[in-house]
Amino acid sequence: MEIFKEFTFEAAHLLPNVPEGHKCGRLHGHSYHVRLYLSGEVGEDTGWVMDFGELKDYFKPLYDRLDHRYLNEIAGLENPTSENIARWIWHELKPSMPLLSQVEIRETCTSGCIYRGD
Ligand SMILES: Nc1nc2c(c(=O)[nH]1)N=C([C@H](O)[C@H](O)COP(=O)(O)OP(=O)(O)OP(=O)(O)O)CN2
Ligand SMILES: [Zn+2]
Repeated sequence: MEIFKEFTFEAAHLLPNVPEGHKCGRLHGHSYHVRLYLSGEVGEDTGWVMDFGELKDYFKPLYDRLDHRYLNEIAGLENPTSENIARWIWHELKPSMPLLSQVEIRETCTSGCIYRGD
């Protein structure tokens, strides 16, 4: 069974490695949508893979580091593309959340990425 929970955080960024004149080289912000997916067995008694509330607790420290921040200032996010944010979240969470199977990021209504680990 695969479950997911979605979070939203607001943050500013710029992409330092884009060509001269690229719009993403300018400071701008997004309402980022993050979806965390967990794969596992459904507990016989609980009827769930993991309590959504527990999942939220796991993400809370990362949320606090991301929400209303300038992402480029966060160690490991100096080039905060969707791909790098997804990888960063994965590496931050996976050790304490072994059931993590996918991290999905949407930075606009039409753009995003999915990361399933190395
Ligand atoms: N592969 C990636 N490409 C781009 C990223 C990224 O993280 N990974 N990021 C950006 C910009 O940060 C930008 O915020 C998003 O770009 P874009 O989808 O082009 O944004 P628009 O609002 O212009 O989208 P439309 O829906 O097409 O208007 C750029 N590329
Ligand atoms: Zn952007």
